[in-house]
Amino acid sequence: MFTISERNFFSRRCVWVNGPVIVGAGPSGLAVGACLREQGVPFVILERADCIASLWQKRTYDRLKLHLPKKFCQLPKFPFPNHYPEYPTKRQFIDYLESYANHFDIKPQFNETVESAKYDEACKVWRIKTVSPIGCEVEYICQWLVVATGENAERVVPDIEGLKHFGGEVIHACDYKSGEKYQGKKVVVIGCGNSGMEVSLDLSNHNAQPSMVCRSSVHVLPREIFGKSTFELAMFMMSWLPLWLVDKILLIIAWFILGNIENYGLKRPSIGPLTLKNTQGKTPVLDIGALEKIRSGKIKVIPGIKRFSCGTIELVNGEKLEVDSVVLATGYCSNVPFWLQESEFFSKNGFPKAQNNWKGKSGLYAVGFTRKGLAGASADATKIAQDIAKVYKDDLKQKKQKVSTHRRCISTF
Ligand SMILES: Cc1cc2nc3c(=O)[nH]c(=O)nc-3n(C[C@H](O)[C@H](O)[C@H](O)COP(=O)(O)OP(=O)(O)OC[C@H]3O[C@@H](n4cnc5c(N)ncnc54)[C@H](O)[C@@H]3O)c2cc1C
Ligand SMILES: NC(=O)C1=CN([C@@H]2O[C@H](COP(=O)(O)OP(=O)(O)OC[C@H]3O[C@@H](n4cnc5c(N)ncnc54)[C@H](OP(=O)(O)O)[C@@H]3O)[C@@H](O)[C@H]2O)C=CC1
Ligand SMILES: O=C(O)C(=O)Cc1c[nH]c2ccccc12
Repeated sequence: MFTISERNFFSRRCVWVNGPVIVGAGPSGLAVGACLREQGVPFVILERADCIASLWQKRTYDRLKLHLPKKFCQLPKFPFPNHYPEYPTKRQFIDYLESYANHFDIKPQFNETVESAKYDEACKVWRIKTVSPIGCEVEYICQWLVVATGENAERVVPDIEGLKHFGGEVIHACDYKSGEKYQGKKVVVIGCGNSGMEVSLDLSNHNAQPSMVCRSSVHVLPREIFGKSTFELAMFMMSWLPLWLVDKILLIIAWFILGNIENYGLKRPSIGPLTLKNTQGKTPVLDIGALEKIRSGKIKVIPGIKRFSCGTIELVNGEKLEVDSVVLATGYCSNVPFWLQESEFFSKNGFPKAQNNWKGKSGLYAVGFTRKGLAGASADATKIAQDIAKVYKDDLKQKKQKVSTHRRCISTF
């Protein structure tokens, strides 16, 4: 054991990085790293977890599969293996990301949580402070900062009356692995986004009794339409038609395939699914079987929760339910406002203020915040690496010129 003064004596370091610092080793950070590597620009990736893609490795359930076709989920310059199925499993996606990192020789600094980042106007550099679980502190100094901490960095835990007195197990969807241990149990899943739907489906497949809270509204679309991905069809239509019309077409097709979901207690939002995703970031549910379970009564849909009390839940309609466990499928949020001391580019919600924006001032960049999933992250990464590489290479040229003029000067004397 060290004393505090001993520990601090050799646990504070300052590191100058020749090139950008990337915060986060998820798909977005790895994609920027790969594109920079191709351009010959050195970089450092800082990651709070002890592995790459920690969201996928540590905070998702066992049976998760990508719900967009693989061609929309691969990262730049390194496709999925040919034998991968149209919708790769979580394991396959993680294996792909591991080989992606190996292929581009990306070695993040693990166990380093960025606690603050600030632009030093006087020195024209970014100062990024990290802390490790054993208390080591490092300050990285660099010219470019790439924020790749993701749209899903932190869990959202709602403050519902009496939740603390519930007494039974309460977990967030990011800690849910499988329905195996819930057999025969009454489980309330709060939230009806993709997580809520898929957790409820998994619980039902394991013979638990899930009730899913749908307090407002949700768009449910079939994952495929006549064997073709709905997402792909939507992307295709969007290149020809206005968004509102694509939304209308999707809703009509969804009605034909899924029927009127309002018959099952699921209200549809008044705004169309893609417009809602674009304006409020709310992802439509791509159904992989939960709706059939709802139709057959194996997943019960319930309205909002009024309050919890010991072992029971009171709903807004006055109904009371006896419950064994609760899964909070209440979503995620960005953590950028907690560590980035900057308010011009990022807004208070941790997303860039202007939609689709990947470039700020003074060498600040954001990758993976355009609410366009992995395809959006790949597009950002390519643009960011090109932008940084241009300045990096110009700087390098200038430095070389300075050296050679300097040398010439010496030789003439
Ligand atoms: C269950 C689930 C399924 C999904 N499925 C799909 C899909 O099929 N297709 C699709 O396109 N998108 C999907 N998404 C969207 C998802 O956002 C992307 O797949 C992808 O993970 C985004 O990558 P990212 O690198 O931007 O963020 P993340 O994967 O969240 O990676 C961010 C990394 O930053 C690290 N980090 C955060 N804060 C700090 C800090 N302060 N210091 C250091 N490190 C930090 C985190 O530990 C993490 O490793 C899904 C999301 C979820 C939650
Ligand atoms: N297979 C896949 O690829 C999967 C992908 N994902 C993706 O991960 C991301 C996150 O999805 P998800 O985790 O579902 O989060 P979402 O943000 O999409 O959904 C959160 C849900 O929780 C509800 N909610 C929040 N607070 C409360 C509350 N206090 N009481 C009742 N309900 C509440 C919301 O309702 P309201 O709308 O009323 O606020 C909403 O229904 C999405 O982009 C999604 O597409 C997730 C799972 C699987
Ligand atoms: O799966 C996710 O969370 C995504 O963000 C992927 C995605 C981006 N745009 C969409 C539109 C409809 C469904 C999923 C997505």
